[in-house]
Amino acid sequence: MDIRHASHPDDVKRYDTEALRKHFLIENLFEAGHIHMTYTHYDRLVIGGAVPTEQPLALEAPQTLKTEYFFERREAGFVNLGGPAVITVDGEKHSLARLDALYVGKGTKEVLLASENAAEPAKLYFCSANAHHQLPASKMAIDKANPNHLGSLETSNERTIYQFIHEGGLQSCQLMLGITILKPGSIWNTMPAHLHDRRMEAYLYFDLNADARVFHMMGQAEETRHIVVANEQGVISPPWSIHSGAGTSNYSFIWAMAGENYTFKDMDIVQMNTLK
Ligand SMILES: O=C[C@H](O)[C@@H](O)CC(=O)C(=O)O
Ligand SMILES: [Zn+2]
Repeated sequence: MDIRHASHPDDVKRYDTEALRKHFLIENLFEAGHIHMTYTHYDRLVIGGAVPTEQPLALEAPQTLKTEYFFERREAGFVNLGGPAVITVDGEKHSLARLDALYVGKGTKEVLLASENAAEPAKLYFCSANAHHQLPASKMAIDKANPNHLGSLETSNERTIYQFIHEGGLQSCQLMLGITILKPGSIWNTMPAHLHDRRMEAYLYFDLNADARVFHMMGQAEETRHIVVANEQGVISPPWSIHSGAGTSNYSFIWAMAGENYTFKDMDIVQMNTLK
């Protein structure tokens, strides 16, 4: 288990490129036949990737959790980025096509992650937060997710935000999760930037070609930094940090949040003259 501690913004000001990447970038989530997980102390979010091949992969509690099973005191949202997936939740099978999402709640004893066809493996991204209430496992296909059309080609940020796990969608205790897809020719997400000190956020950038990169913007508004991110890499966004990005092409990303409130629209917009 890769463990990331929380960093104070006064310290992060002095981080060089290597330190920024070590603390906030998640480089290797997807490896055939394995589950990789990163545990961040920001709201104790677990960020994971699983690529099942011939055998299903069981999602078990790593030592770090010191619980009997993964979902003893947790909930999670899964999104499939690969070939057809089957997630078995305490014996109940859920089929996920690419970009479908599944919520799995507290109390679930056994979660098996499988590919329908090993030649076309599923690629499951997941985020898990602490949970104190049991809620049923529930799937949402991307065409059932609430689409929010934002931005414009003139400002290079035309995109659609699909909300899966949120107040008006799949129910959870504190986790919110969705996918944002940029239109060709648009490269900016979340500009003007925003803050929500109440909640941390995790991004997973995907649908980038091998040579494409996203310059992920982070830091306090008056003290910004960037991390260069490649395809299928994740970024941990502390609650005090802006989270925005500009790509060398269009791209998509999965965002997930955990923390104090459960209100997607609660964002403090950063005025452009504040950004430095
Ligand atoms: O708090 C919300 C998150 O930052 C994302 O939903 C933002 C986003 O997908 C976008 O602007 O493209
Ligand atoms: Zn945000």
